[in-house]
Amino acid sequence: MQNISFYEKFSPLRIQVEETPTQARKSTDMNSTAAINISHLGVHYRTQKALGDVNCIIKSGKVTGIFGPNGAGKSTLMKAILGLVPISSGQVLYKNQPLMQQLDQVAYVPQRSQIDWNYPATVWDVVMMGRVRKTGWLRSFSTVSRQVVKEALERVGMKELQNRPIGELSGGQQQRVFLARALTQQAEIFCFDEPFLGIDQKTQTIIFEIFHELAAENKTLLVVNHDLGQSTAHFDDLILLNCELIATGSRQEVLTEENLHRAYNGKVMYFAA
Ligand SMILES: Nc1ncnc2c1ncn2[C@@H]1O[C@H](COP(=O)(O)OP(=O)(O)OP(=O)(O)O)[C@@H](O)[C@H]1O
Repeated sequence: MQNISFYEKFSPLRIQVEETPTQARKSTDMNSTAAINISHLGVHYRTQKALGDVNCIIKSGKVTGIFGPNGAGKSTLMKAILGLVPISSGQVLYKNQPLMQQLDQVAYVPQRSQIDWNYPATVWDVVMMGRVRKTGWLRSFSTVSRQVVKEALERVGMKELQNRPIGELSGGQQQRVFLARALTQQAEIFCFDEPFLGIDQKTQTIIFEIFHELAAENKTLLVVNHDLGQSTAHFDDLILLNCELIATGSRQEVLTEENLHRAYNGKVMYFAA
């Protein structure tokens, strides 16, 4: 058990961070290797610097969280890695080749707020869309694809709701559907932007279980998360940002008083309990 408590200047908060059960952590350092190498990455929006000179590695076989305060550049870092925003400097390599040339290896789930939930599609349709890259739009979906979709829906506990319009689901259910869609892509790299925002505890538990199963399969998981609370314990490695890289490494290495003070401009204080 690791006890960490945080005191926020405007909203006093004491948090006990518990280690996840050992059985949920099948990933080991033995099979973890640097999958993604980020060097000197910078992003500007017009003249405003959003990120400057970020250098870090993201390992396979680990669940890596991108943390930092509002506006720290967390989503920007993920989008820059995926080529969704132009970078002003640096490069992103996956297995020593530009990741941009290997985007077929990536499954990306954007923030829920960026998705049009009025789109007239059922849960099944949305998850099947994950297969398009493998099968193409014009080809009818194969028996294999249908089986992959069925298994993904079962894995996230959404099989019973497969015929429901996506817009009629709760936030947590929608997030699970998008996780299922990502699973059907059978990718090597999984990127999630704020998957835990406004979802129920059951969904959070399911998502973290699947994250750790994927890590145990030596997949690479990158997750933007703004909640510096109990869920932090589910991450193996962290990237802590505040418009620049504050710290990166294992959760224990990154969550120090000095790093948190620098990242949150003194608005979060850290006490080892
Ligand atoms: N498309 C854009 N055009 C201009 N500025 C942007 C754009 N997207 C983000 N920014 C700015 O870049 C900075 C980083 O934004 P980003 O969304 O990456 O931060 P974040 O850490 O993900 O924040 P949050 O936790 O609030 O989602 C912010 O100052 C933001 O206003």
